Amino acid sequence: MQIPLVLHAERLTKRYGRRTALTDCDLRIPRGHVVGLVGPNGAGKSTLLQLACGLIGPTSGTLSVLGSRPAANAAHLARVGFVAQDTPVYASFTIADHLKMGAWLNPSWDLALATRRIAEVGLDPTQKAGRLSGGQRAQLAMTIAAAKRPDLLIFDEPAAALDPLARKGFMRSLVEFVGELGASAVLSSHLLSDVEQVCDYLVVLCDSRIQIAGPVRDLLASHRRIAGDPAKMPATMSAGIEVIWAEHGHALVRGDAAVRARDAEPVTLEELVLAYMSRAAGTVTAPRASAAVSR
Ligand SMILES: Nc1ncnc2c1ncn2[C@@H]1O[C@H](COP(=O)(O)OP(=O)(O)OP(=O)(O)O)[C@@H](O)[C@H]1O
Repeated sequence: MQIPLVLHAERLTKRYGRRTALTDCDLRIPRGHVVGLVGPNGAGKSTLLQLACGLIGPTSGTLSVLGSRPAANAAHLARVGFVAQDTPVYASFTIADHLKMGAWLNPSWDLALATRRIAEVGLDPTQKAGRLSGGQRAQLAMTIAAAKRPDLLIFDEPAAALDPLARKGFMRSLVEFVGELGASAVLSSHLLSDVEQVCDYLVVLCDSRIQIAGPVRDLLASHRRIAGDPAKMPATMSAGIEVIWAEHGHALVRGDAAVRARDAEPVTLEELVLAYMSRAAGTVTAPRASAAVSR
C-alpha cells in the first residue's frame, strides 16, 4: 500500500527573475510527521512554504500538497493552515473579531477549539490585536490556523522573534495542536533546539537545493562522527562511507560501513545539520570518499 504524501515535489524549481530560489527539488514526505525545514538565510525555505500554500507558482517541476495542486480549490485551501513569518493580524480588530472572521471564512471552523485555546494561553478576547506582544500575536495566528481543523499546518519561522519562554509556550501549543487535530506540520526554523524538540522529520535546504531529507531517527542512525586526520580520510575510508564534512580532526560520515566503523560515535541533530550546511557552503576540508551513498 502506498503511504499518502503530505508534500511531493519533483524537480521543483522557482526563479524570481534571474535569482533562483529553488533548484530541482525532489521531496516525498509522508503524512503524519512534524517536519523541520532548516537552512541558512536565503536558502529557499519561505519560497518552498509559499509554493505549498499556493501563494506563488513554480517556474518548473511539480508540487502536490495532500495529493492535490496547492490551493487547488476552496476545499483544499481549508485543509491547509498557514502561519506566516510575521504572524500578521488585523491591528484594529479584537481577538474575538478575529475568531468571528475565521468562522465566517472557514466552513469547518472549530469555534470551541479556538475559544478554549485563547483562554488557555491567557489572552483576553476583547483586546485589540494591535496591542498584543509578539508572542501573543503568534499564539493568535496559530489558533486561527488550527481552528480551521486543517490536515496540514505550515509555519514559516513564526517563533523567530519570541523570547525563550514565549517560544517554549508556542512550541508546546504547536505540538498540542498537531496531536489534537491529527494533522501533519511543516515548520521552518533557524533554531535547531526547537526543531530537535518538536520535529520527527528533517529537510535541510541550502543554496536552493535539498541537501538531505528523512525521518530524524533514520538520519541519526545512518550518520556517525569519527576521529582522524581529515586530509587522510579518503584513503582510509572503506567503500560505502561518504564523508559529509570534516574539520579539526573529526569527520561526520554516512553509510552502513560508517555505522559499523570502530570508534564511530553517534551524532546530534545539530551536528548533522551543520555538516550538511557546511558542505553546501563549500567549507568541506576533506573530499568525498569514492563510494558515495545515494540520498
Ligand atoms: N519576491 C521575491 N523576489 C525576488 N527574489 C526573492 C523573492 N523572494 C525570495 N527571493 C530570493 O529567493 C531566495 C530564497 O529566498 P527565501 O525567502 O525563500 O529564503 P529563506 O530560506 O526563507 O530565507 P530566510 O531564512 O532568510 O527567511 C533569496 O535569494 C531571496 O532573495
